[in-house]
This record gives sequence, C-alpha cells and structure tokens, in this order.
Amino acid sequence: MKTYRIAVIPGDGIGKEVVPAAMEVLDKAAQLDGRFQFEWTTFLWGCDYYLETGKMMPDDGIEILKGYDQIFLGAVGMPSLVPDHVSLWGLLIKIRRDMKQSINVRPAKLLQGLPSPLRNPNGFDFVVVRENSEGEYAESGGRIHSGQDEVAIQNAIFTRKGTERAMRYAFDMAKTRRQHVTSATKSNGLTYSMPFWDEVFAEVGRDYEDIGQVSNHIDALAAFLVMKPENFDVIVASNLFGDILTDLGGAIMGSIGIAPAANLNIEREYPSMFEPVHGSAPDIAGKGIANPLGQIWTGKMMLDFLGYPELGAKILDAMEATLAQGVKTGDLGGEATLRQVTDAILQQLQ
Ligand SMILES: NC(=O)C1=CN([C@@H]2O[C@H](COP(=O)(O)OP(=O)(O)OC[C@H]3O[C@@H](n4cnc5c(N)ncnc54)[C@H](O)[C@@H]3O)[C@@H](O)[C@H]2O)C=CC1
Ligand SMILES: CC(=O)C(=O)O
Ligand SMILES: [K+]
Ligand SMILES: [Mn+2]
Repeated sequence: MKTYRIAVIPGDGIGKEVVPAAMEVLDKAAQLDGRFQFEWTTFLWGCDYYLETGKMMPDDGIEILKGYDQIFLGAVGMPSLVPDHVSLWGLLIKIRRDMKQSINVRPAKLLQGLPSPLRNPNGFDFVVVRENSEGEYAESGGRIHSGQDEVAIQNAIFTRKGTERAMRYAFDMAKTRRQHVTSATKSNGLTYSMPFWDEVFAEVGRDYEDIGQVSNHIDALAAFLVMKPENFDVIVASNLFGDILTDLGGAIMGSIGIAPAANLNIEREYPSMFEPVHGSAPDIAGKGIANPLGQIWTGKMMLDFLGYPELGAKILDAMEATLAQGVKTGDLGGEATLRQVTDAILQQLQ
C-alpha cells in the first residue's frame, strides 16, 4: 500500500480545530479507498511557538518540510499578540516562497444544499488562479523618517516569468473546464504593473486561440462576481487581487469558512501546501464552532493533486449531502458544532 507522508501545521486559532477534523475525513477516505494511507507528522509552529522562541518556525523548518510529500496547513495569525506581517511572513508566506508554490488555486461554486446569499447565483462555478510568488506581496520598500515626515514605500514586483506562468496555468486549466479565462487588471490606475500584466495576457492568449479571453478591471470584476457570477470560468489574478476575490468567492458560496485553496509547486520539485482561504478566526477560536468545510474541501484538493480525483469527488458529495441534511455551523446559519458537521460527513462517506 502506498503511504503519503504529510507535514501538518495546524497553526493558530481555528486552524487547530479544523485541521484535525479534516485529517479524520481524509483518513476515512483513504481507508475506504484501500490503495493508500496517510502518515501525518504534526508541527506545532505558529504564534505560540513565536511567543516562546521569537521565531514562527525553527531555522531548519523549510529543510524539514522538504522531506515530506505535501503540507497540510490550517491558518496563521494571532493579531492581538503578534503583528500579522511578522506571523504570516515568518511561516505561511515563507513556505509559499521558499517552496516555490507559485500558483494558488481557489475554486468557488454554488454547492447543493447551501443557499447562496446572492439572489441570482445561477449555478456559478469558477476557479481563481492567484499568482502566489510576487506581485503586491513583495518585501521591497521601506519606512523612513518619523512623525509628519514619515514615509512608507511598498513596491509591487511583477516579473515576466511569474506573470506568464500564472497565465499559462490559467489557460491550461480553462482547456479542462469551460474554455474561458478572465484576467483581473487595473491598468487604468496602476501605470506600470498592470499594462505589463495586460500585455503578457494578450501574448500568452495568442497561444490559446480556442479559449475565450477577456480582461476586466478588478473593481468591475468584483461587482460582476456579485451580479453575474455564472459568467466566469477561470479568473487569473495577481497576488493581492486574487486574495480579495477569493474571500468574495467564499462569501457568495455562503461563508469564507468553506472556501478551499491549494498552493502549488507546479514543477513538483518541492511539496505543495494545502490550506483554506480563511484565516485563524480569533473571534470564534477555541469554541468548537468553526466550520471545517473549507479545510475538508482543501483536503479534497490534496487528493486531486495526489491523483485520486474520484475519491476527492466523494468528499465533496459528502459535504453537499451534509449541507442538504441541514447540518451546518453558525456561519452558515445553522447550529451544529464542528464535531457534529465532521461526524455527519464521516457518516455520509461511509
Ligand atoms: N491563510 C492564512 O493563514 C490567513 C491568515 N489570516 C490571519 O488570520 C487572522 C484573522 O484574520 P481575519 O481578517 O479576521 O480573517 P478570518 O478569515 O480569520 O476571519 C474573518 C471572519 O470569518 C469568520 N470565519 C473564518 N473562517 C471561518 C470558519 N472556518 N468557520 C466559521 N467562521 C469563519 C471569522 O470568524 C471572522 O468573523 C489574522 O491574523 C490574519 O492575518 C487571514 C487570512 C488568511
Ligand atoms: C494572507 C491571506 O489572506 C491569504 O493568503 O489568503
Ligand atoms: K488558511
Ligand atoms: Mn486571504
């Protein structure tokens, strides 16, 4: 039997609750399938570790993680005790960068059994391909002077390599879906980066003549996702735009607590990292009421990436059946606990 060695980083807040729940579901799926098993190794890195050691993970953390097949992470952040830029750049974003996880795939679709807050959701089903290695999230800039003279500079970095890579990934994905790519731009406001982004989109698009292609400014695109979400198939977006659009994707499904994500090393040279869209949700952490569906769906994306899409589909079916039964956490308007939702999904899988 094949064994997948997975590094588990529950992280902070509700990460510590939703990750074990998703591991139960993945173990159950593996057991029912019978071809493979998971061997989980948990690393208690995150803000508690930082408060003890002054670091978010040990100095050799990246080397340790390279020894695993994939990484399964919950969320990072304890903003009351550790500044967010310190905690996220010390763990989550460090792993994305050092492991060259250059593409962040974030689907959103209308789920059966879960009414969308939109009046006309029209069966929307789209995937955001978020550039995950550069863009607006760049450690380039600085702060100088103080008081009234204080200046902060944050540079955005767009390379041809990184931009083209994200766009080719989006077009290749569209070939397997509904043959359409929308590029999220803002070339009316950003005078260098986004005209460059648009040029690369047009250039790459020429290699994909059969795929529909259109550019939308990010402001209009955000509005279209609310008014006409069914018009979108694959959306390719820069790091920041993709970040924002995918919380919106979660919201129109019903809650950001169900939105999944995969940080992919597309060359498969290093582990990829599977981690949902939502954060550590300090407002509800430790109460056993967090929605585990985002983490579970993220686990389904890990199964897809490992080569078990039929099994992944069964997990999504079990999630939808559980929603249809009315077993929902508070963020979806229900009263079920995390434990009850997880048990219902395990039952449905069986
Ligand atoms: N990928 C990551 O690890 C991310 C980490 N963060 C960090 O998380 C911390 C909190 O950030 P926020 O901006 O509040 O975003 P958040 O995603 O943690 O929470 C936003 C709202 O959604 C709710 N929510 C999120 N996930 C939920 C779930 N599974 N079930 C039920 N409700 C859920 C929360 O209770 C909160 O009201 C910060 O430290 C932030 O930097 C934020 C986003 C992503
Ligand atoms: C940090 C964050 O919000 C994200 O990567 O989605
Ligand atoms: K997360
Ligand atoms: Mn985000």
